[in-house]
Amino acid sequence: MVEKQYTPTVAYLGPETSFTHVAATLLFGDVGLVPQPTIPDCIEAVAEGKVAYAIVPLENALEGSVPMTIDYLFHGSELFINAEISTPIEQHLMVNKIRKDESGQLQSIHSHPVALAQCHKYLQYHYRRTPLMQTTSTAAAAKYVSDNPELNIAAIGNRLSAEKYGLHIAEENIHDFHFNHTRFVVLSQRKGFLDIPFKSESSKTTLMVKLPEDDRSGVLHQILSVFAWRKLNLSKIESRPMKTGLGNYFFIIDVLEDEEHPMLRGALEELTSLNCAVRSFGSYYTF
Ligand SMILES: O=C(O)C(=O)Cc1ccccc1
Repeated sequence: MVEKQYTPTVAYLGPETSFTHVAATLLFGDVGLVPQPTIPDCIEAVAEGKVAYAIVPLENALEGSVPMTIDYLFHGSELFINAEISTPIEQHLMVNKIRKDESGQLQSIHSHPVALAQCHKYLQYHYRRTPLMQTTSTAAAAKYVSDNPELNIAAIGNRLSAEKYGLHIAEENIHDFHFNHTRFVVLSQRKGFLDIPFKSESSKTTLMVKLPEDDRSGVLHQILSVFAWRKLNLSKIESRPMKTGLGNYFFIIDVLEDEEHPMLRGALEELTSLNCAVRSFGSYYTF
């Protein structure tokens, strides 16, 4: 009997050619990818078991965390991180091909809020008075410009989107800083490394740590020393609002170690005994 090959279904922030789509194809290939209109839709699709995985942008080198992902992943979801992939991001200004020789003022410029923010200085300098319109993704912006040739509008996005939606690149590489990478994470209902044919050297564990209620002095120092004396390397620590009142924060901590490592197991136990609430999003490879 020929064994049927299992193809996971993967929800991603679409439509096709979005940066998330590019990241998804690098990890999963072209098969089984299901575009979703928004980041919450991706997270809901995997939480409700409609797909095996979701892939969403988590953090950008220029703009920091993607708030929509943080909000849905850390507030209320029971999902785990199974892999991370980081890709370079290049932003281009694109217009409808039939308008490529027009010199008139653009009516509006459309893109994902993170992409608009990455090009903020460029837009401030060249398009100070042009309204900026937020879209659910850069590819959605490119599609919108393509679908509305009667409007003198532009989108910001990648070269693949310009090709796919038949747009002309009016200006290349308009992101404000050269080093522009984004971390995307693969999420599922199960803890564990993503089962793909290629492996990576470096594993990471993401923790959500809530401080003890009694708010005693020096508690942050205590938490950091839990990692420090065990020589556990942190690649990120970020405070985010608990959304329960001013001054209430939790911490997102990335540790460059596998959760099963005795040192990290010990660190998690010690944090609990310090009355911290700790939730692990699991260990995963970074690509
Ligand atoms: O809008 C997209 O194409 C996305 O995938 C989200 C995003 C936006 C800007 C930088 C990286 C990811």
